[in-house]
This record gives sequence, C-alpha cells and structure tokens, in this order.
Amino acid sequence: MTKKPVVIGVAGGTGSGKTTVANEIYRNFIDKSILMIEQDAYYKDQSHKTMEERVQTNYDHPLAFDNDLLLNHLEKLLAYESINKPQYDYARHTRAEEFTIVEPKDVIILEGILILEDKRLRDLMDIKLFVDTDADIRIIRRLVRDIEERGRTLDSVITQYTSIVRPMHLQFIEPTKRYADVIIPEGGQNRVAIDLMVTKIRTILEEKEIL
Ligand SMILES: Nc1ncnc2c1ncn2[C@@H]1O[C@H](COP(=O)(O)OP(=O)(O)O)[C@@H](O)[C@H]1O
Ligand SMILES: Nc1ccn([C@@H]2O[C@H](COP(=O)(O)O)[C@@H](O)[C@H]2O)c(=O)n1
Repeated sequence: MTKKPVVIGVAGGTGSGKTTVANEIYRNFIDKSILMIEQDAYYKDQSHKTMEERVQTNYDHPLAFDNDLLLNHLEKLLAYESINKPQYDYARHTRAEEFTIVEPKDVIILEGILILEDKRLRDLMDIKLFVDTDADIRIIRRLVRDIEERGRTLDSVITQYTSIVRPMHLQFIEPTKRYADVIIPEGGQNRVAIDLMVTKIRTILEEKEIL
C-alpha cells in the first residue's frame, strides 16, 4: 500500500472552537508527525485593493478563499512534498509578504469555517468534524477575540456580524454540517469527543500502516 497522510477536517462557525479542537488533537500527536493548515491562511490576496475596499469584503463567502491554492497545497502534502503556506494578516485584511515552509507529515489537520463547503476538499478528508456551538456563545467569543487579537473595534465586530457573518453562516456554513462524520458540541472542552477522535486517527494510521 502506498503511504498517504491522514487528513482530518475541522469545520464549524466562527468562534465555535475549531482552533481549540484542532490544537487539542494536535497536542495528542506532538510526538508523531502532524501538521495544521488553517483555511484562513488561504483568504485571497487583497494587496492590490485599498483598505476601504478590503473592509467591505465578505470574508464569510466561499469565494473569499483561494481554494484552488489550498487544494494544490493539500495534494502536495499528500504526496509528501513541502509547501509555502501563506500567512494571513487580519488587521490588514490581506496576505503577509512572508510564507511559512510546511514540511509534509503523516497527519494533516485542516481547519476552517468553509472547508466542508468545497467537495474537492471534502473528498481529500478521512474524517470530517463539525464543531457545533450556540450562536450566542460564538459571538461573545468572537467579540473578545477580534478586539484583543485581530485589531477590530466593538462597532466593527457587531456591524460585520449582523450584516455578513450571521447570514453567511446560515446560508453556507451551517448546511455543511450534513457532510460531517462527527458533530462535536462545545468544542475543545469536550474531552470525550477529543479522545474518541485521537483513538480513531490512531486506528486509521495503523490501517494505513503508518504507525
Ligand atoms: N470551550 C471554551 N470555553 C471558553 N472559551 C473557549 C472555548 N473554546 C474556545 N474558546 C475561546 O473562544 C475563542 C474562539 O475559539 P477558537 O477555538 O479560536 O474558535 P474558532 O477557531 O472556531 O473561531 C478563543 O479565544 C478561545 O480561547
Ligand atoms: N480579514 C478578515 C478575515 C476573516 N475575518 C473573519 O474571520 C472568520 C473566520 O475565522 P475564525 O477563526 O473565526 O473561524 C470569518 O467569520 C471572517 O468574518 C475577518 O473578520 N476579517
């Protein structure tokens, strides 16, 4: 059997706990070969646009992402080739000049709001997870995070959430739950779900004769 990495997709709404879940899984394999790819790193480059134009972008629509590049990078990692992963700057709403060189690993965690929306990405995943957290909790988490870490103001988070994030979530993100193999309520605090996932990933690695 040809050796091929295991791909775990972690989807869910903004603030649902995707990154926390992905980090928890990652932590359990730190001794093994594991890497993380954030779909956010593949937001389309907007360096040619003015700041005023960038602020108007709908970042919760499938077309905001360069999924062709993401797909190309995943295919390389699946062939055990390294990639130059883009870096994203939330405050400037565009890609940074620098790249991160990512070396191939046996387990790939792909995390992002719309990773289950694109069939090409879904088809590469061995396990598809959807982190399901109530909208009121998600907006509270997002408010705190975006102001502390992503350079946004209270006003901009509220306006963006009501006019774009919420409607896009209902139209594009929530419906992808149907593609998930496992729905994880409450994200990173859900120890049972994390442990089950880690066990399942180990089983797949054994089946693929990677472990
Ligand atoms: N179960 C939890 N309880 C409290 N805070 C949490 C929990 N899960 C995540 N957070 C916090 O909420 C914010 C968003 O979580 P994160 O995992 O980044 O979500 P996502 O990647 O889905 O946007 C972060 O600041 C994180 O520390
Ligand atoms: N320039 C940007 C780019 C993205 N966003 C928001 O990020 C959210 C996705 O990231 P999570 O970690 O929350 O999953 C998404 O809802 C975008 O609205 C942004 O505000 N500005």
